[in-house]
Amino acid sequence: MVRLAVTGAAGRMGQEVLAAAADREVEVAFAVNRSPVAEPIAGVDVQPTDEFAALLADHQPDAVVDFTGPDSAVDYADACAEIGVALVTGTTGFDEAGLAALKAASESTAVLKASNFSRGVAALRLAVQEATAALPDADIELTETHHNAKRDAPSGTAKTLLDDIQEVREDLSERVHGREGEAPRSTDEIGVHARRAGDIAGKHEVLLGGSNETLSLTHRAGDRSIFADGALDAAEWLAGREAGWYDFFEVIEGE
Ligand SMILES: NC(=O)C1=CN([C@@H]2O[C@H](COP(=O)(O)OP(=O)(O)OC[C@H]3O[C@@H](n4cnc5c(N)ncnc54)[C@H](OP(=O)(O)O)[C@@H]3O)[C@@H](O)[C@H]2O)C=CC1
Ligand SMILES: O=C(O)C1=N[C@H](C(=O)O)C[C@H](O)C1
Repeated sequence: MVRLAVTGAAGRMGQEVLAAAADREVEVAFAVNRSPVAEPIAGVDVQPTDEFAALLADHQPDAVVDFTGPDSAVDYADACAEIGVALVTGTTGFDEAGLAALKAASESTAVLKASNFSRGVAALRLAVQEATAALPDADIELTETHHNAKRDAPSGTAKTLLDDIQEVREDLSERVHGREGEAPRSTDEIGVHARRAGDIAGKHEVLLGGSNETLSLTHRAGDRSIFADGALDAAEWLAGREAGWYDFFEVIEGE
């Protein structure tokens, strides 16, 4: 049985991961949270984040599952790299320095980063790549919609989809975030729109517009269990692997 540690345990995703771990009988060696947590979550006592490095050394879990923020994710990655514990991170909103730090950690331990652990989004990515190649003249607009507490915009998934699109359509060099006033569309842009409302778990739509036809590819997350399940699948797959940089497609293809 794989033994995991969970960071951000009291966050929306941390709680979901602990609930999913209890459902599938994954052992949680320890869990941490920045703010104090009085009651156990899904039967797991939650320790202060300050104790993460010491807990990691004491418990030596097979992998850490992290959904927190970009700065803390880098700190957790450094601690994992220090003693060779695998890291699965779903955290989004990294800047270039943060990404570089995660990649540096992957030289010493196995790191799997995914902006979205839903299998539906993995399928959406493939569909978007195909549609983009099949409609080389289409105007492309991406819209993502999330709950009102999301910190980063556009979403990590949106950025991943934009990278996928730009890999196929090198002519689409400009990401235009919203439009206002006199803002005619040029042929080299991808429009990017981020909406925040209520408790929406996550929706991503890629719209490809041509002459007399449009194609819309949309993924809607019903709830966060899909992300937690995908992250636990990734942690089970990653445990015991050598140092390196891994992605969620490798988990799906490896099944
Ligand atoms: N890849 C995927 O499939 C998914 C990725 N995400 C991403 O996961 C991340 C977390 O999302 P969500 O659970 O909704 O966010 P929440 O705000 O609900 O939870 C964030 C958690 O991280 C902790 N945290 C935040 N900043 C720090 C810090 N500097 N040091 C230590 N702990 C910190 C918070 O602690 P405290 O309780 O003290 O505030 C909290 O426990 C986001 O980046 C989000 O985009 C979300 C869903 C799916
Ligand atoms: O913050 C969220 O909630 C989500 N974040 C991820 C992202 O930024 O893409 C994944 C999912 O859409 C939910």
